[in-house]
Amino acid sequence: MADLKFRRNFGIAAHIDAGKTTTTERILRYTGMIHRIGEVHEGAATTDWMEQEKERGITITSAAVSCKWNFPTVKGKADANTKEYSFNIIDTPGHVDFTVEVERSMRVLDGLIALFSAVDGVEPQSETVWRQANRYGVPRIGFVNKMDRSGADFLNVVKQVREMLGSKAVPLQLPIGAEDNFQGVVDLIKMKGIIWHMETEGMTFDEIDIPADMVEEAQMWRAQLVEAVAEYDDQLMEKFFDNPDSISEDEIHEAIRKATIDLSIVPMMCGSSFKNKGVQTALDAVCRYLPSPVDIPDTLGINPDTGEEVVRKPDVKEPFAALAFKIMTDPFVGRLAFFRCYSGKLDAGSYVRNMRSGKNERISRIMKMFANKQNPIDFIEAGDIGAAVGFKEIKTGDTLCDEKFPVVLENMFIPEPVIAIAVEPKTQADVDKMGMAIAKLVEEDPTLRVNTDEETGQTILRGMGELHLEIIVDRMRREFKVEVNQGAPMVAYKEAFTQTVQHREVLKKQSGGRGKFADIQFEIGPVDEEWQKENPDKYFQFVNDLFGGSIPKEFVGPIQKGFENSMGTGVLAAYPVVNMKVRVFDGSFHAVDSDGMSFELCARSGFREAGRKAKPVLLEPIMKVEVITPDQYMGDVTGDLNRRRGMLEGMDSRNNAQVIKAKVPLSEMFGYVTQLRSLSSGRATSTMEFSHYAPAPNNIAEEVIAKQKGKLKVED
Ligand SMILES: Nc1nc2c(ncn2[C@@H]2O[C@H](COP(=O)(O)OP(=O)(O)OP(=O)(O)O)[C@@H](O)[C@H]2O)c(=O)[nH]1
Repeated sequence: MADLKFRRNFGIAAHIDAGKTTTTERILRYTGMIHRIGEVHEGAATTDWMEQEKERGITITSAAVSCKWNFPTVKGKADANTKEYSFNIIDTPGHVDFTVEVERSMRVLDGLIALFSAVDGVEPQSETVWRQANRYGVPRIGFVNKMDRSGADFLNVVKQVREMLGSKAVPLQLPIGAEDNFQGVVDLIKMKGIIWHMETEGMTFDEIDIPADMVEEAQMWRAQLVEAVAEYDDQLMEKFFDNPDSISEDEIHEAIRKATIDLSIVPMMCGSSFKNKGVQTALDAVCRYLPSPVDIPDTLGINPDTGEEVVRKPDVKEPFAALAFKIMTDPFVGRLAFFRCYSGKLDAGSYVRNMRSGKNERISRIMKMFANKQNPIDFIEAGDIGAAVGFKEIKTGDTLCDEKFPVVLENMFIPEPVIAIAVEPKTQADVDKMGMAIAKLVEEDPTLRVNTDEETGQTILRGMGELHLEIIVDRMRREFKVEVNQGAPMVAYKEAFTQTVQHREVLKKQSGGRGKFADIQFEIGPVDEEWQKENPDKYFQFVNDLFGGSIPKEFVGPIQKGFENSMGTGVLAAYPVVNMKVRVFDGSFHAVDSDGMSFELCARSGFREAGRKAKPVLLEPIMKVEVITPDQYMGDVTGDLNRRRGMLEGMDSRNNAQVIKAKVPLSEMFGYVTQLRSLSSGRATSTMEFSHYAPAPNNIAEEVIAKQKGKLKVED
């Protein structure tokens, strides 16, 4: 088995345009995977391989690449101590509409390079990425990119990471020169300067003495660095007080490593990927400070048969367990499932159990990924990331394991779609093709939901934002050759009950032969607060309080299913219902006429009848909006946000501009970008991200419901 100490599974994540793809491209060049650097704005970057990514210069789908890096080296050359490190790198999108790509990558990565723009510093998506990394406890290194741009300020970004992200950011470097004249960095551990050569695309560099005018500053920052990490190592602390000069470089590296892995500090580095500076030192830092698969906590899961906790170690001798974190349809090899192998080993051609479907599936091939190209391998071992071909049925978040050792690993958090569009096939020939295309896209993308409006027959797609749905429709057209008419974007409202009511529903049908009979007494209303805290991602709480055989056990499943399936179409305006609790406590059955179907149908009609009494309300998505504007437009921008029912949450200044934060209902945000552009002569910018669902004010709710009813012709 490969020595896992020398493996790094890490991601690159940041706000849009911070330079993730540009940085990944340099990494591929320096690790020898490509021989020519492809620039993002020329549509030539390796990891931006989708048509839409090339055209728009943005990353939409996270791409995985594997490569090797020799470390440590002396002036870039291997010596007796040099080891070959294997990297699995995931380049993630920055746009908030594709945030699930970041989420699922974070779930399976061991470490992260968080990228910042040296000019813009901490931006809204940097905060989101930080939260996601916190959620999965991912240790990270900060890389402040774009040091060549005018206004670049490394130490200011370090300060922002401390103040705005609440992390102990510790500089390991200082920039030499700035903006146009940015040449390299001072390494505060080695106390040397590094200057990269432009003519070799940064492949080679010189080690120099620290420029005379930086010596004092470098000493000050080095002392701060040593002090910051000494806390994490008693011996180092002693030396720090007794004789700081006796502290060796290795001791500092070791202390930084410990503190990074236990999330106490974030080492900060800088460079300019575009100008080929600083990327190699960041890769060295990945080897030095980010965890290997054996440095992270053991993987925990549940044995579904016994309910007991299962611990899996990153060892080939353990039973196989893996998590599928991304499904992609490739035009040549078909359906590819990306997975992280946590324990054991999987051979190509063998079988795995999918714990969700309960089916055993044969893995015909296993691949190492290189963006959209694959290299077949014979097997994959614990601690590695790969892709498998051969699944008949698989979804993002599925656990794959050895059937003799069942385990379900913790799934990932999937954000809720907030925007919807109706789509309609343009011609009869497109009808079937559209169904197939949507099924494939939904399989790939857990934030894309689809339902058919039973009244209008329209297909409704729900997603994370306008851009997300625009890309989906574009993919239908290009990859699946389906032409569709699409409606205007609509808000994805939801419904919730606010009061708990009791109800008795009886279903009785006699239509010659065997009839149907079911009788359910239940309570319906909002979920319990305690339960919600324990199950933050679930919408349906079902309590079985039946006793004495009033309803036989085998009908409880169908009752639950009946209620759960009804939730897709609420009683108010046919929007999905969330946060619903049903407690079934009594009922009766008929020895001949009752069956599962009767109870399911009875639960469905019970839901509609009782739901009307449970005071349903309409919930609307509220967005977190951040606007950056020059001073003179402040008044106009805030006035406009107020008119959009916005709640201002704070103002701040950043790099000579004002930052306005507000919560605004999504329904008021259509066309905002255009409006903002015109009221600020194109100088203000905004970002928007989903925050939460909240009850819509009465007048708004009435309007939405009336409109929806008119459209659906719902009869009361
Ligand atoms: N001046 C300068 N420009 C850079 C640097 N790094 C990236 N860029 C440019 O910034 C733009 C965005 O770079 P990308 O690498 O696409 O950024 P990204 O973070 O991958 O963007 P998304 O994936 O769309 O979020 C491109 O035009 C790059 O050429 C840098 O170090 N200096």
